[in-house]
Amino acid sequence: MDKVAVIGAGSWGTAIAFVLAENGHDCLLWTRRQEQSAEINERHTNEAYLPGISLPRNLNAVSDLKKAVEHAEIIVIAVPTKAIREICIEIEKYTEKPKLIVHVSKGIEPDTLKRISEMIEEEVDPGKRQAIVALSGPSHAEEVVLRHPTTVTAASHNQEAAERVQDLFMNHYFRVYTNNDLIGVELGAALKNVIALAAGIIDGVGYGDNAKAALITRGLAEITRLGMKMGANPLTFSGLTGLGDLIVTCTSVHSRNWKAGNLLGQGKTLEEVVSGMGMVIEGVRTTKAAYQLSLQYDVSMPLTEALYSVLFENVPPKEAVDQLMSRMKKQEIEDIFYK
Ligand SMILES: NC(=O)C1=CN([C@@H]2O[C@H](COP(=O)(O)OP(=O)(O)OC[C@H]3O[C@@H](n4cnc5c(N)ncnc54)[C@H](O)[C@@H]3O)[C@@H](O)[C@H]2O)C=CC1
Ligand SMILES: O=C(CO)COP(=O)(O)O
Repeated sequence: MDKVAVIGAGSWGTAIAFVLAENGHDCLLWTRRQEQSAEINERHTNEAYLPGISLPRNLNAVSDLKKAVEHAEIIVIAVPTKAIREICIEIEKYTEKPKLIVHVSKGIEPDTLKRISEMIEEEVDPGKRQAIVALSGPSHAEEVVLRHPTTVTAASHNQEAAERVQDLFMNHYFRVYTNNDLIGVELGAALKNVIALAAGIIDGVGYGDNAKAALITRGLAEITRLGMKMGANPLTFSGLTGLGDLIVTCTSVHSRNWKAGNLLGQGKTLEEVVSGMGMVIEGVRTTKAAYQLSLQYDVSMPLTEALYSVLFENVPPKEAVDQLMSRMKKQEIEDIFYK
């Protein structure tokens, strides 16, 4: 059994630690808040993030990051994208021997346009880390802790490391594949949140299933178009971390990105939505990054552009949809691969 530290005890970090503890690993869950670590250790719950769920008795929490890092051979980072760099700096400080680093976050950093594994590479000295693996796929925490069947992908340039992570997490309700296309997996994971926000808006303004289906398929087309220019394997976007995660995030009541979009579609402001959610809505910052990427790589991403105009330029959602529908006519498939 492995010694693992999960860094971040929000809904996903807790669910991931739940799986590791159930698999019999010696797992320490790190949280910033001492009261939260006491709740996990004494009551075996994390009510703020996973209400009503009993956590495994062998799952322990700490609020001392040094202790968590020193405990582990494998570090699993589960904080929002905006916290990745500061957490990595801390992890590096407490690391002596190089460790395998897994991340389960989904985002792209605006302005630098870096993926999460690239941020980890920049912040953790190569002498303090082994391979980096992204674990990603259609996986809402709320369903994982009910042991509902879930499939994800362990992606890395290092196949041995991806297989180690596959073995670490795999059990009867949590099935893990591997994929060596780290770029495609990380891009799909981040960019689906942009489309999920838009899907929520579509529902919020009262449009129907036709519009949602169009959004998912044309969203996949623009993600694939950008991904191919950035060096991803286009087939990855038809997999769990592309189409799979698009479907779950655009259609699930658990999705925070969908919920946020839904409220925007009903007329709430971005500030109201963000302050009321209490959990991370990765798609907001990722929309900014995706829009910047579309300009940098000169890739047409009309849905991303439309969402950017709603979020950051105060364009009313219905007006943004009207603009999308009145664009010049196109060919469907060639448009995905060649424009
Ligand atoms: N919730 C889910 O079902 C899934 C979430 N993810 C991804 O996992 C990542 C984390 O998401 P959630 O756990 O859902 O978010 P969350 O909002 O439920 O929890 C975030 C956690 O990170 C902590 N945190 C925030 N800023 C921090 C900082 N600067 N330093 C240290 N800790 C900080 C918060 O205190 C909280 O414990 C996101 O990138 C998300 O897209 C991926 C798959 C599923
Ligand atoms: O990535 C997720 C499911 O795969 C979680 O999505 P939300 O952040 O929208 O809840």
